Amino acid sequence: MDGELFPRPPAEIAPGAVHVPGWLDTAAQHRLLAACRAWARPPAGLRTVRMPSGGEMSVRTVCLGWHWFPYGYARTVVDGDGAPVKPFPAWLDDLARDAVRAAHGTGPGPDPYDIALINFYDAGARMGLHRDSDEKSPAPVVSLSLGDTCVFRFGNTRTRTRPWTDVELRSGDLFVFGGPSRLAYHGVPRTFPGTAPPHLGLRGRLNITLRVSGL
Ligand SMILES: O=C(O)CCC(=O)C(=O)O
Ligand SMILES: [Fe+2]
Repeated sequence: MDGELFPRPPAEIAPGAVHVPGWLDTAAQHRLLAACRAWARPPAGLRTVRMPSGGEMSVRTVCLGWHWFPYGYARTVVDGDGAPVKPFPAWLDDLARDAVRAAHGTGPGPDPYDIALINFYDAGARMGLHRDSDEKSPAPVVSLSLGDTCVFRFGNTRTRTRPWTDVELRSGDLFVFGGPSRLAYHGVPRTFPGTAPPHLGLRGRLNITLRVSGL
């Protein structure tokens, strides 16, 4: 939270959905960004996801551990270059567990975190309201943000419509949603291009979600 006039305290946005501003310090953001750059390289690198409707997602995505495609998980990039998905490193499981403890005060269950979805948002990219429902485990989803600030819209479990809460996610912020909010609709209606901290050297926004597959 360096340099902020008003500190942003952690906030429970909905039951089990907690925003922890500035959770990753500068060094941790640099380490995670360097890892994302390596993961984005082919094979099984950053790709554009084509939806069954024929449209393309505006974010570009790379997966670790399990490859997400609409709508399921595979061990190879079945809708891309066909390469085996990159492994999910143990340090990301440690990071996810620390994140859940920071947000909820208690750790997640014993099953290891084994999926990372890394989304890259350029200036025009956004993500419509959806649920993360292709996992079989109820373990909380851990979301980490790097680069440009965005509006993260966190809704309810019943409908894609209001009520929802708009939260500003900035570089280094953590958001964890589990428990009664695990299957809440959420999305990113916009980012704010040019707001990434200059020291990071990232143009755009990266979001990393860590999940337990239960597969
Ligand atoms: O970019 C974000 O903050 C959210 C990403 C997301 O909802 C997802 O990857 O399922
Ligand atoms: Fe999501």
